[in-house]
Amino acid sequence: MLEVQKMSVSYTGKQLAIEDVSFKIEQPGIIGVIGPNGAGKSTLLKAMLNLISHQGEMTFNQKKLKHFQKEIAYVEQKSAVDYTFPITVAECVSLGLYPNKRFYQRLTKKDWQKVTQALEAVDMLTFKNNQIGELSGGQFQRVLIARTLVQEAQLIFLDEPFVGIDVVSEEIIMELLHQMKQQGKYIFIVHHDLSKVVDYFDQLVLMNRQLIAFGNTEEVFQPEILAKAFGQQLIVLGGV
Ligand SMILES: Nc1ncnc2c1ncn2[C@@H]1O[C@H](COP(=O)(O)OP(=O)(O)OP(=O)(O)O)[C@@H](O)[C@H]1O
Repeated sequence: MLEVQKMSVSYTGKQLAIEDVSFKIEQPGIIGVIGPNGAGKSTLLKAMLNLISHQGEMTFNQKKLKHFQKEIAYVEQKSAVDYTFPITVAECVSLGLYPNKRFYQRLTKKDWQKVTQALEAVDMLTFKNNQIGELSGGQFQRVLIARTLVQEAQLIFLDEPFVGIDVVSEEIIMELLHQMKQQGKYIFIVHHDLSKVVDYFDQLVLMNRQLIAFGNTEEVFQPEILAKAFGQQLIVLGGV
């Protein structure tokens, strides 16, 4: 069970970017974090992972974060990733192995087999020796998902993974995430495209600075509940 308790963040020391967000995920699944622009979705993820200063905490099976840090894989927003870093696709995926290694340990043949399998799973093996800078947005996102595969993490956090990527990449990634869920993983996705929400997510965290609603997708994804978070923006989206 994963629990977020009273999570609050203030970047400026005055106004809160997120305020007192609490929810409890009882079982593995794919959880969507949705809300309007600036609602604090990315901030919530970063606070949960202790990447920014915050109040409140996330626990997993009643354990504090420092005791399950190795179980976490995080793919930040694409805009925050340095594409120009000189590294091949296979090397990029292999970085996912390091949370479970000591820094001086070399990768073994078995490790490289894991990298190969992960690249196969996202249909990117033929690109293994390419530089990451040569990939399309969708291909790069598939490589980042392969990196989380080799990490064998229990908790996976993806911030807007489908922004600016092609339909095929999105389908490949979603299919893989479903397999990961079947293996008992908890997958958190910050997502803004409301048209896919019902297909993609088991549960929703709906927020607008504060938590507006949390629960199964069919319960939360209701016009009157969404309107509490999106207000006028929902009218523009047209009859969700
Ligand atoms: N590093 C920062 N310093 C100061 N303010 C920040 C910082 N990062 C985010 N904010 C502010 O915190 C609020 C929440 O931002 P956040 O990026 O978490 O929202 P979001 O829901 O992920 O938005 P979007 O859908 O537009 O990506 C916004 O008002 C934003 O301007």
